[in-house]
Amino acid sequence: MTPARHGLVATTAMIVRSAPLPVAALTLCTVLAGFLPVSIAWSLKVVLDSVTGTARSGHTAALAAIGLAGGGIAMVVTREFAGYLSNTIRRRVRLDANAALYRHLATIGGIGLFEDPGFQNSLRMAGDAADTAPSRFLSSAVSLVQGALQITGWLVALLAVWPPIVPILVVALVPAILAQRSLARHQAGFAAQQAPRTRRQVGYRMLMADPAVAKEIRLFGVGRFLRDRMLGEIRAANTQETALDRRMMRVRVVLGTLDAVATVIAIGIATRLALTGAVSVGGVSLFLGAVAGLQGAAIAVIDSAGSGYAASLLLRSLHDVLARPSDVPDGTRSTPRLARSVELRDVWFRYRDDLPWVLRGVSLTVPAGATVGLVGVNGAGKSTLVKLLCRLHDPQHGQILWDGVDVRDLELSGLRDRISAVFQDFVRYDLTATENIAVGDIAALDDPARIRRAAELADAHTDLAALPAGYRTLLSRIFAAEDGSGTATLSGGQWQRVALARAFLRGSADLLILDEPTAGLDAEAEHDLHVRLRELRAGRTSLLISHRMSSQREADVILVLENGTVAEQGRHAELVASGGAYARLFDLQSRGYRDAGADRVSAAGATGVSGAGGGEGHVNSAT
Ligand SMILES: Nc1ncnc2c1ncn2[C@@H]1O[C@H](COP(=O)(O)OP(=O)(O)OP(=O)(O)O)[C@@H](O)[C@H]1O
Repeated sequence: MTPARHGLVATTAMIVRSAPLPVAALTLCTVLAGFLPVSIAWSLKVVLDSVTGTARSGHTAALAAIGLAGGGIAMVVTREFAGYLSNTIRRRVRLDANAALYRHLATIGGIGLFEDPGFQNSLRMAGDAADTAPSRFLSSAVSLVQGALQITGWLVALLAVWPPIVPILVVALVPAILAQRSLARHQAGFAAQQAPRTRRQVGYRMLMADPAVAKEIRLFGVGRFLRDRMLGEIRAANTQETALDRRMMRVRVVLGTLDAVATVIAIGIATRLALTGAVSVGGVSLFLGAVAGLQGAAIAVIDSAGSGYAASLLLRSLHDVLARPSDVPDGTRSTPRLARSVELRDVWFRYRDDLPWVLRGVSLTVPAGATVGLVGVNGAGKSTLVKLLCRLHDPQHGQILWDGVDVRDLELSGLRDRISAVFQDFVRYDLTATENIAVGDIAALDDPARIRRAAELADAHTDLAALPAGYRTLLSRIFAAEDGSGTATLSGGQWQRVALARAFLRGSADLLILDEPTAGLDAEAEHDLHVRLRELRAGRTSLLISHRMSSQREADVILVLENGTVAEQGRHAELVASGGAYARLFDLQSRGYRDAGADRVSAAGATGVSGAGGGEGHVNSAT
């Protein structure tokens, strides 16, 4: 089956599944609406022939007139009921299509697909398709079937009145069908081309409206640059849209002209038939009605075939996304409590085949219950390693073993239940303070005591309790009331504590990953937090990534990542003594503190202030 046909079948199935009864009723209405115009025209013919023909009959005329009126009423009722049914189906399908899309996205276990621009485009089109395409497809299908039935009815009627007109009209329809098909292809191609452009345009628009970006835009004066980029995208889209409009206009003018010519010919023929008496008055009325009706139905069929085709192409992106397998296939085994170790064995990873390797044969062990520090220069691959541990990506070569079991064999949800993490780029959700913490374990949403305990551990409680609505305060302006009441803006460090509370909420997690957890904290808060982390990590397995070497001193083992491999490992004192990369980095950092300390001492000497030198003491004790 071709992808397009597969899309049609899948979409039809989706529509029928979403609203079986309304679809059945709509089918009935569609069939009725297909035959009603012809039967009304036929009733009119009978009325006219009954009052003007040779065999005049008031009784037949009255019966036909009743049929005419009944047909008219039935047409109005059918049309309105069909409209109601279509809207009902549209609403249900939109809900179901979105549910299917987002349910499927949740089955994609990794983040690689989300980082792929091609997938982002498909996703954008699939989102649009889920909202609008099934209903467009449905209304096209309804008009198509209705139009086809009407065409059949009118052709039968014309055959009864004057058969030679039938082949003439059929031939006249062929160019119109071909032209409309080509237009539909262009429309669908246009939609595909626009997707990346719209994505960029929305991206620039969001940047310019984002309060977090507003300060840099103003300070660096890049508003115009971003605006020009956005307007450039709109201009390019406009140019393409205008070209498409022109093409459509040309085709429609030609089709309209053909239509007018066919009407003139039909009127000429009808006049001649009436004058020669070959056809009755009722026959002429039916003939003219049939020609006009046939043209209307043909245009409806051609238009709906075109828009149905365009909708089916758009729907293909939805079905493509729905058919995408997870980049990180789920395993089947449950994840036991970590008893021995998490081990990386000769792990190689790169983000794409055309990008350099980030990890080149990393082998390391995180023993259960141990605190492991991970250090390395910017871009060394520390966060990448964290993503692999959480199975957000799978390595191209090598294995990650959880108590000796390859994590690829473990059920993803079970594995992730055993891991808690503060990512370097943690998320600031546009939700309340409670909800922001509950993200760590959504089951705790209605358990204020647990939320508070996690906040206390992260030293966030005092700040959150003091917010205008306490923990119920919305940490967002997006969903806020117009006057902004009940909302608050947290500082960077306060957000970091919220992210920590989120991680601490998962008290049962075996492996705690902290990727630069204190980067935004002040010195005192950082110190307090490290003391608390030490207590928290006791007995638990943890991996701590931090550029502050002093925070790594307590680690049971420190791993130094360099050039994609573990270059050194050992305890802090051993690594400092070995004089390798760790010692060099540590020395550089200590020198910074020593210099700052010396500056403060000399400044204190100059001004007579005493008691400075916290940084120096810190480094001395470290060394
Ligand atoms: N999603 C991605 N797609 C492609 N390349 C990526 C992606 N994320 C990271 N990289 C690249 O992988 C390399 C390692 O990045 P990673 O974030 O793991 O480093 P890091 O050691 O955590 O750095 P830092 O100390 O700056 O946080 C970098 O060269 C980076 O450009």
